[in-house]
Amino acid sequence: MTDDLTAVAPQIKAQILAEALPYIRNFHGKTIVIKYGGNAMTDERLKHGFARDVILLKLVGMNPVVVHGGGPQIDNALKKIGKQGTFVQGMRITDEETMEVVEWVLGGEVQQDIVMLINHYGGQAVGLTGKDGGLIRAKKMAMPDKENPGQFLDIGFVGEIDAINPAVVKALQDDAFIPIISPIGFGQDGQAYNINADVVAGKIAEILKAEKLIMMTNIAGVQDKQGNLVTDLSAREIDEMFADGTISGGMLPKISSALDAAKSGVNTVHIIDGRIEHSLLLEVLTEQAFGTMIRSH
Ligand SMILES: Nc1ncnc2c1ncn2[C@@H]1O[C@H](COP(=O)(O)OP(=O)(O)O)[C@@H](O)[C@H]1O
Ligand SMILES: CC(=O)N[C@@H](CCC(=O)OP(=O)(O)O)C(=O)O
Repeated sequence: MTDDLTAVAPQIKAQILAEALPYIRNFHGKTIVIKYGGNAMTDERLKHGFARDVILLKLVGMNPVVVHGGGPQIDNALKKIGKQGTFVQGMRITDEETMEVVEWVLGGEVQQDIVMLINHYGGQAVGLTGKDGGLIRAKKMAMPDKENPGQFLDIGFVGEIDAINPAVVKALQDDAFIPIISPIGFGQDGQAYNINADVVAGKIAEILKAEKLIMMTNIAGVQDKQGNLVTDLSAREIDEMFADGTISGGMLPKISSALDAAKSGVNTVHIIDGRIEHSLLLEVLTEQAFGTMIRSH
């Protein structure tokens, strides 16, 4: 029995490697934007696996660009100063003190943690916020008030993207570096803005004309009203799920950004479970379909 298994295992390994070949060929030189959600980076072992997966994609000739989140990490830091995170339609209400914490946690702690891990495994990661190289110009978000149509809510220093200047990202890519981007923008008023990481990932994917946008989160994918996984979502189905409240909280900006990216020419957009070890490699290099694919029509 043991002999049979040891004979089979190498064949399976070889089969998986052979299966990756067409994907490596098709995606060679292509940009893959990976949104690495704060909820997907809570387990140490998974974090190490993620760093190695990103390096592997780079080594086989793709251009991975990581946009990271850090919602739970910001919540933890806020708790330490006796503050509670509050969200409206998936966006954190960001007063001045919260903005300081956001900058420190995202641009410092979380970003540097990812950079260090990738570099530890032999990659060359470079951390950027949206301020670096004028990457993300932002302005104060006008959040429509659902209770009072036509009016807007003031949610503080939350930004919406005004413009992206991808020059710094392109220069890094050409030089074999892996950009790790924190979702912080700068305003013409000199103010830093907190931007939802899904929104940044979607827009960066669009501007870089990425082949793929992969959003790694802490759930198997988008669920329908009954809680079943939906493997494929069209724009019409998304409208319906928004209208009947099936999609809520952090899934709102994620799906909107995913759909915008798909409509703007990003070839494939996936929401996948970052809690599965090597989910990134499985998504890019194998036939295995999992999570939810977002379609533009
Ligand atoms: N229809 C839905 N299907 C799946 N998850 C949903 C849905 N509606 C809301 N959610 C919530 O969205 C969460 C993912 O968004 P979020 O917490 O912002 O993740 P991330 O930190 O990865 O961006 C899920 O864990 C789930 O609680
Ligand atoms: C405006 C806004 O909500 N910004 C987010 C930025 C981080 C983020 O998006 O992190 P996840 O991807 O882990 O959710 C926040 O403050 O939590």
